[in-house]
Amino acid sequence: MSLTPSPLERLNRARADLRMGLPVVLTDGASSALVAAGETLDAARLADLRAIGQPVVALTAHRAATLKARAYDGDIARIVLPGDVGVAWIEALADPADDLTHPMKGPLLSQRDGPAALHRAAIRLVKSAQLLPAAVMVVAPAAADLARSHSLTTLSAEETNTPETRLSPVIAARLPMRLAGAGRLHVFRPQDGGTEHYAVEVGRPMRDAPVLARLHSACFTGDVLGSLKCDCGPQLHAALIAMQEAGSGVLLYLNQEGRGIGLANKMRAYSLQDQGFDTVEANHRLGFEDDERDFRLGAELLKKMGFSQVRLLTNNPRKVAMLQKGGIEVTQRVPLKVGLTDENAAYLATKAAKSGHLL
Ligand SMILES: Nc1nc2c(ncn2[C@@H]2O[C@H](COP(=O)(O)OP(=O)(O)OP(=O)(O)O)[C@@H](O)[C@H]2O)c(=O)[nH]1
Ligand SMILES: [Zn+2]
Repeated sequence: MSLTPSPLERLNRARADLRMGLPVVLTDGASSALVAAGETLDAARLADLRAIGQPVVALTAHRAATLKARAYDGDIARIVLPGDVGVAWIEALADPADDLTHPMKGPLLSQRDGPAALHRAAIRLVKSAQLLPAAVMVVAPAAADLARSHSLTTLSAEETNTPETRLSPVIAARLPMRLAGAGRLHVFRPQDGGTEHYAVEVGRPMRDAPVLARLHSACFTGDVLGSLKCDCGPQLHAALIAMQEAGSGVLLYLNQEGRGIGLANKMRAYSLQDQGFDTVEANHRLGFEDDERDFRLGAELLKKMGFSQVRLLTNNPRKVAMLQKGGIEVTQRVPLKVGLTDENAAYLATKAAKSGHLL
């Protein structure tokens, strides 16, 4: 029946539940688990989870390496929750903010036996909710029944894989811009009800010739506040100016703040950078990959707007590769080198050395 939530709707519901601190249930046919995000779980719910079974905290191998915990499952570690610790202990496991001032007391006991598929799915889910990648889990046959009796959102492990986003146009309206002149702003809404993304059309770009294009990931600090720690603000402005000079262009403004980890986690990364870690190390200490963006979005949006060929303003070869893979022909890569400051020189050098950006 159409009133039954679809897997995509349950996925987005699960993200909201975890952000509120409400556990969800993951199943994979063989077993089921109650899952809560380490960052939002409160003491009462932790006590309830303990009453059902032995909790473990799933972490990524990146975070486990910082904590010197064994990751027997390759990309995932399962840390057995000691009986005498509370939510503050879980928070310290999840959040590296105090790693240097208050190193965790070990040793941490990693679970070795049993499958880790549900734990891997749980990490995928909390990451996609833009929470720290740490999930408190109790694997128990009772989980499925508890989901029914307590109206908890249930997902299969398979359903935690974010499908290619389908975007629907919501509205477009005329927008005159100081740097780019006449244009139109289009708003697109993903089918799963998640964050909206925008496309700025400068002038009247033709659909049958390569368009000057930019895929810009949101950077509140750089784009809005003029932060000197990155080059995003100057890149945004330079792209708009280049489009006006070229007569037309299209700028996709993708709401993938912090290379997909969200503003809260990006600020956690900034706080680690103030302790001396570079941009990539900071992401890893938090448990993330250095880039968590889903670049399938860009190709989908361009196609939706009728573009098939672009001259792409970027220094990031991954953006070129992902667009080509998504069916958009990149006829030319146009470098976008602006905004170098004393504050961001090391950041840009790290991106070149570790993330393949072209200097
Ligand atoms: N996690 C994290 N994200 C950052 C940091 N500094 C900037 N960002 C984010 O990095 C992204 C930069 O996006 P873009 O400028 O579109 O991408 P890029 O990969 O640098 O590629 P080009 O600018 O096209 O060459 C934005 O989402 C910023 O919010 C940081 O230190 N840590
Ligand atoms: Zn930035």
